[in-house]
This record gives sequence, structure tokens and C-alpha cells, in this order.
Amino acid sequence: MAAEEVPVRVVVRVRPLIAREKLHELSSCVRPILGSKQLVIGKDRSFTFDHVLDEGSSQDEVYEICANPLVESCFEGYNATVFAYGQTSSGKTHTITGADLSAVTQDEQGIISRAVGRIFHMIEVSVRMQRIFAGAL
Ligand SMILES: Nc1ncnc2c1ncn2[C@@H]1O[C@H](COP(=O)(O)OP(=O)(O)OP(=O)(O)O)[C@@H](O)[C@H]1O
Repeated sequence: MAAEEVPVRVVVRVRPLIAREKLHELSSCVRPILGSKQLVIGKDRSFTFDHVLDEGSSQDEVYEICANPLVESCFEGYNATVFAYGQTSSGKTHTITGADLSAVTQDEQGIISRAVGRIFHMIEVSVRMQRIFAGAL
């Protein structure tokens, strides 16, 4: 298996403040600790996860950490599920499907588009290799 063999991994992604939150001068109530897997909530309540991604994390980084090892393990016969959980407006849709479905750029693509792209890429590579081997026989 490409990923470490654990049944469930929990990754926390902290999203940046959005326009309406800035407009109301709200501030973030969570603080990722740089270089660690910890997140501080409020003043001093810290929690540890498998990964903590801060406000600056890219869609690509999220995909590589949360989904790609699982997508690749599917080609070794494993089943896997990725789901987003969080309160309303926490960024589930942004993370899973992408920034804005109507005009999504490659950088903004979410986990689903990236996973489907990767699966087709791996199928293409596998077909090419089969052709090369068949030609060599
Ligand atoms: N990582 C991010 N970077 C920039 N903007 C983000 C990010 N995550 C979410 N947003 C923005 O925050 C807002 C809420 O995000 P989103 O719609 O994905 O939340 P949700 O959890 O799916 O909400 P709901 O449960 O209400 O459907 C959107 O305007 C989205 O563009």
C-alpha cells in the first residue's frame, strides 16, 4: 500500500478569512503551529492531527496529502474514501470540488478533478506500457 497503513487519517485545513468576515473585522479562532501537526483553538487548547494545513495551503498540497496516496493505492486493489467534514462555510466544497465550478482554473481544482485526472493518467501509462511490452514480444 502506498500510504501508511492506518484505517482513518484526519487532516485539518484552516481556510483564510473570507470577504464578509474581513468586512465585519472578525479574526480567526484557530492557530496552526508551524511545522507541527497541532492546532490551537482559542487561547491554549491544542489538538494533534495527522496533518494540519494552514490558510496558505494550496489545492495541490491538499490533494497530495489527503488523496493521492489513496488514489494510487486503488491501483493496488485497495478501496478508500475521502470526505470533508465541517461546519457550514468551512470550505468543504472548495476543497472537494474546487473554488468555483463555473470558472475553475487548474490551480483551483479540488480533490475530485485531481483524482479523476490522476486515474486517467495512470490508465494511459498502463496502456502504453502494455503496448510497449506487446511490441517487444
Ligand atoms: N482554502 C480556501 N481559500 C480561499 N477561499 C476559501 C477556501 N475554502 C473556502 N473558501 C471560501 O469560503 C467560502 C465557503 O466555502 P465552501 O462553500 O467551500 O464551504 P462549505 O463548507 O462547503 O459550506 P456549506 O456547508 O455551507 O456548503 C466560499 O466563499 C469559498 O470560496
